[in-house]
Amino acid sequence: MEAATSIWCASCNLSNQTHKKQSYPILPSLHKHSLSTNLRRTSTTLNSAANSGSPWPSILVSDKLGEAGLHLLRQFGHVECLYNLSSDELCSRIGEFDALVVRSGTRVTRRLFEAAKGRLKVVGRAGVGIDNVDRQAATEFGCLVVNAPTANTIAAAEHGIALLTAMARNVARADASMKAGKWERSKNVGVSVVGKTLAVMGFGRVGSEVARRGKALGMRVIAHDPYAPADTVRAVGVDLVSFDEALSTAHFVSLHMPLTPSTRGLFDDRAFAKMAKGVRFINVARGGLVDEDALLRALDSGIVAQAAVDVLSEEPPSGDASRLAQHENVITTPHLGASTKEAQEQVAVEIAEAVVGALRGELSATALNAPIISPQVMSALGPYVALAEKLGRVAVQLVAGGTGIQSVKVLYASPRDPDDLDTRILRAMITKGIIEPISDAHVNLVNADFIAKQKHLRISEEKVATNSSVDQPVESIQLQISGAASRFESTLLDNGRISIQGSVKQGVPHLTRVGAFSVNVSLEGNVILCHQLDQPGMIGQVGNILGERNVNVSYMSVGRSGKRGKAIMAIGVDEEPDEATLKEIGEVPAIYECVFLHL
Ligand SMILES: NC(=O)c1ccc[n+]([C@@H]2O[C@H](COP(=O)([O-])OP(=O)(O)OC[C@H]3O[C@@H](n4cnc5c(N)ncnc54)[C@H](O)[C@@H]3O)[C@@H](O)[C@H]2O)c1
Ligand SMILES: O=C(O)[C@H](O)COP(=O)(O)O
Repeated sequence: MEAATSIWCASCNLSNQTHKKQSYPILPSLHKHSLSTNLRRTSTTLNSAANSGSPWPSILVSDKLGEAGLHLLRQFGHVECLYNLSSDELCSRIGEFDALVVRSGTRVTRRLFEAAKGRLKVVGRAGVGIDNVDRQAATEFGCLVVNAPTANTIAAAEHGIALLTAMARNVARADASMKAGKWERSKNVGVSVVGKTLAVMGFGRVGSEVARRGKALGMRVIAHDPYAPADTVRAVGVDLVSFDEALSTAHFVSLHMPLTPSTRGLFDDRAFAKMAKGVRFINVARGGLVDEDALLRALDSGIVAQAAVDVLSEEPPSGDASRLAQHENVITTPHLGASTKEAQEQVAVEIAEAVVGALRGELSATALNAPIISPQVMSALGPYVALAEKLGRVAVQLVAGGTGIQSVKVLYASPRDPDDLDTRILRAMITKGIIEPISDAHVNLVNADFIAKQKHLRISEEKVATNSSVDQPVESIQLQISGAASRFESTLLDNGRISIQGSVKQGVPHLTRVGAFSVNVSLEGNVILCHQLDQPGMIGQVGNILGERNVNVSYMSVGRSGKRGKAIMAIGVDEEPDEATLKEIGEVPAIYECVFLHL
């Protein structure tokens, strides 16, 4: 079987109807890679990908990446490392690349996606924080964003603790004074951490590791995180408290939450006013969480005795140095939280695997703007992916007036419990089938829902229980289109909706129902549908017309309401018949209507 369907072809970014695949595709897919290849771990299949004869993707690495990650990327594509590019320089080059790998140093903006002109398929963030990537723009442009969220957790937690203890014992100031040839003991008396309260603000990966280390230092640890399950926090021996309680009771406040619109500037004058006088403040999360002027005021007023800061709102700070870095009670590091040799090698490998996987058509476990669909689900639904897109393509061609479809109801007949049937990829493919033939949009799993909304296409879904074998996750998919006139009235149900239904038979998508008529048409190539009276000679008459015009018939199938009743004839054709041929078929006595469909 040749399936010409893909949610996202990494080699040509979706204009993929001409591709011939050995098997069905998954999310982004490169030519010639079968599903079984796609589902294997990336690292074990890099060489085969590189040697497959597929055009090599171009990958731009714009922030320093560990050698092990670069090595993996180079086995898969052409890699260029261009560090410290200005935004203009990056925009001028980005159109040459299929993938971009960044750390926190590169701003991945809407302008960048516009400049990429649809070529960029994946942005890999070698690290966790993605506040430097415009995810909404990425989604709109159908570009997958992946990160490497776990590999630098310990490094960041260790750096947080390093800053906390170094600050408490004035290590940096004492060292600077030694280097200046001084011997200042009484000036550098510190504070002990044992028995002190540490408030961990954000109890995620880094926050929980900081909490564990704080406890090991003999600290009482409390945490504030509105989204953390209380029992998970309690299991680490940490009390979950409110924002105000955390700030008012802590001797040390350490930030570990992401920078989002709701956390930006959260630590402002009001927050510092809630803190106990003499608090020590640590930020290894993001500079934008803190109103830096407010922190300076809190330092000057003595509310904050000391601050230790790895991250700034502007990195690197403009001017000679940030005012924070200059403050005598502040120690700073230049965003070093993730910068250990070990973490950087692991991050680089993790992101290289994710980027290569995305370019090869695998679903990434760290996708940030696409649904995570497990390989098991993908494997089970694979044959229906092609069916879903074909049904969408048929449906849009049946609507009269070329206006497209506004409202479609999808009915999945399935023996599975509705909760066990994950239809997101099928919905995306139906969207693709409906939208791509009538627009210049490229639809994939990343942007399907966004594009549907943008095009005012409403898709509602219903799962209908059946008794068939549970080995087959979907027995049939039916599309019902309301509020549209049909080019082929036989597709209309009594409720006035255009209705088509399909199934997968021996791995091949089939059209099995048109309106109230059962048919059995393999959804490949092109098809002419005729609505006619069921009487002898119909097949011959239509066949003759096509033969005279040198249009080759690949198959014929007739579904009828009853003997000598009304019938639907589906005729598969290798060539597209011209208007005159279709008109002649339509004029055959006893043919009520006919329509030509590209599949
Ligand atoms: N300095 C560095 O080099 C470095 C290295 C790694 C991570 N980071 C940063 O550290 C932060 C945490 O990373 P992570 O991997 O632990 O992320 P994470 O997603 O595992 O944890 C973040 C936690 O913050 C919580 N949170 C969200 N909004 C909150 C709010 N308003 N108040 C309190 N908690 C809130 C979330 O529920 C989550 O549990 C991120 O900002 C990340 O960018 C910095
Ligand atoms: O979010 C992260 O992963 C850290 O801030 C690390 O950023 P970096 O990759 O620029 O060191």
